[in-house]
Amino acid sequence: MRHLLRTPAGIAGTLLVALMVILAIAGPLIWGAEAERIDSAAILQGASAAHPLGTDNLGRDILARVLVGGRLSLGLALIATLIGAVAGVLLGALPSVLPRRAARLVTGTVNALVAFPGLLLAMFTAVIAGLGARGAVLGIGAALAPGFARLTQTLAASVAGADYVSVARMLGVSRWRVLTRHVLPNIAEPLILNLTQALGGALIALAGMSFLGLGVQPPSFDWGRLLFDGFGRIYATPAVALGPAAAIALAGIGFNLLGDVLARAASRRATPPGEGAGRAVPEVGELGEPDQDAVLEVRDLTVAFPGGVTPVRGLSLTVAPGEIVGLVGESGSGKSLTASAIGGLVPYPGEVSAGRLRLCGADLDELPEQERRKLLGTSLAMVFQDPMASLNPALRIGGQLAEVATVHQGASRTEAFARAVDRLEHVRIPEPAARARQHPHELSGGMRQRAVIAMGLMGEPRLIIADEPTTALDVTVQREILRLLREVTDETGAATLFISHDIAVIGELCHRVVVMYAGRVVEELPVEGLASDAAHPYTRALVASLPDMETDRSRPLASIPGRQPSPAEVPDGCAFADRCELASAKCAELPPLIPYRAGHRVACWEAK
Ligand SMILES: Nc1ncnc2c1ncn2[C@@H]1O[C@H](COP(=O)(O)OP(=O)(O)OP(=O)(O)O)[C@@H](O)[C@H]1O
Repeated sequence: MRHLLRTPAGIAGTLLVALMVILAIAGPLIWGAEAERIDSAAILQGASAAHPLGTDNLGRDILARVLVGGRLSLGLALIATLIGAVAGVLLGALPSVLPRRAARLVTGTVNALVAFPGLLLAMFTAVIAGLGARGAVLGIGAALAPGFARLTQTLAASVAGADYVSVARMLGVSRWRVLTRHVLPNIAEPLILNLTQALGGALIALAGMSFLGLGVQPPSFDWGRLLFDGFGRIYATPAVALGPAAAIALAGIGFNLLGDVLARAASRRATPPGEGAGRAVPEVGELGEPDQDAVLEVRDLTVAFPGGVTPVRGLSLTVAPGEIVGLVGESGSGKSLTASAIGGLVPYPGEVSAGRLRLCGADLDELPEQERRKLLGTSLAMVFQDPMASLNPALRIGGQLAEVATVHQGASRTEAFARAVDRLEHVRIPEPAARARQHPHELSGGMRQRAVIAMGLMGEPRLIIADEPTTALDVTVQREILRLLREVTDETGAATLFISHDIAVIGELCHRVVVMYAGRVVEELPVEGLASDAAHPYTRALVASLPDMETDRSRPLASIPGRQPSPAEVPDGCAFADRCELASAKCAELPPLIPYRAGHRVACWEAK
């Protein structure tokens, strides 16, 4: 945030807004009398030493009037923006609480209003509400409301898809409570940031209304009114119109620049690892020296959301070159968020903190933004469960793959396309040149997933993170994708972090297994030991739930009674204790992850 405010745009925005605020407070106190002083000897003068912006038809000093008019301009813009924001947020939030039909009606109305030209809406409302400042303010508020409503709907929809909202709904929490407790608090920040930009827009629009004669009426005056009064003389004495015009432009630019910088700071805060407030960086001594050989080294990674929801809690993980590490755990244990945190993709308003987050020997937290992006773009390949979500449906496959090479490697379009075809061939897509010219929907699910893997191979990935890459595919295609991942790892020497809730797949593909439960690693062991050496009761229960050749198929599969605590209710001690047969009083204390055997660590007081 501070870094962004120190950019030229940040400095200019902050200075201009500060200047406008000071002007609004102090202007009328200092220049109020001067702005009203009638001088019949100095009527309609141009710029001079005594009156740098000239005088009006009553001989009043226009510079003083510009300095005084700022208060009304800014004040009215602020009121109009607040009206627009409150009306818009209410309108945008209504569909979340109304029955389906009424919600559709509100959404349709918002869509229609968004499509309606803002200035017309403002003028229409202003004419109905009556000429003058009140009408103009209501008009601009009405014009701003649909934009806020649409933003609220979009933000609310993005939060509505979150698991915690689904859970709240499933548990029968009322719609109103879901809205006020889960949705609105999570979208408040971007809405507030949008206010700053909207304020700049309102200021210019209000000036426009006054200029059209629909806004502030004499004897009151704002910048728009001063521009209106001076406009007729623009050819004879340009300063009289240029002064108020410059004030309007500077204020508009200032608020827009500051709003833009604040919005960028907020989106960055939500994504890159480790920039969050309250970041607890442990002492270097506690972390030990960085592992120079590791492709990925994560120490004490925590991902938290507002409301005390902490789905990942102090997770540590190391992946060596060429190694395939399986991250396993039941749904909601924090696997995907761990992957997102490594890739800098944790959604807003998640906060990521890590004692150490190193990729290919570079500290991601300490790299400048551009280098961090480049490192992630070229050295890390992400493969998600739904390949359709990773591919832009509007672009051809070849073009999407080529983007990586043009953006990060500076390749020409032809070179990049040729490389894309080569990579598609590498992942055994038949007729790669023809496929490269097709859109994602023209490919089968398995082929799309291959294309996503090929996209990861456009750079020179040292680490592939595959998050449930086969869950959406049928069994035969699953096997092909797993084989491909293994081949890619062998051929490129890249390491793979393979995320799955399916311990059977992990057992087949991986060299090492990391077991997660309620946001923490509870066990880490070589895959060969999974069946016989697992020491944590949770890992053993996962293994026991697998059918094998001797399983009596007529009996239900073993399952683990109870359920994992939600990320907002994880106990201080061992989170598995209330499902564990071996639990003792000692389990009220958190068991540390400690060496058990060679290459094997476990977090359980009862592991013997
Ligand atoms: N944006 C969010 N805001 C709040 N909580 C979230 C958010 N995203 C995920 N969570 C919560 O974090 C927990 C862990 O989510 P994550 O997706 O990492 O689990 P997972 O182990 O990958 O599960 P799955 O196998 O179902 O994908 C879940 O309980 C989820 O509800």
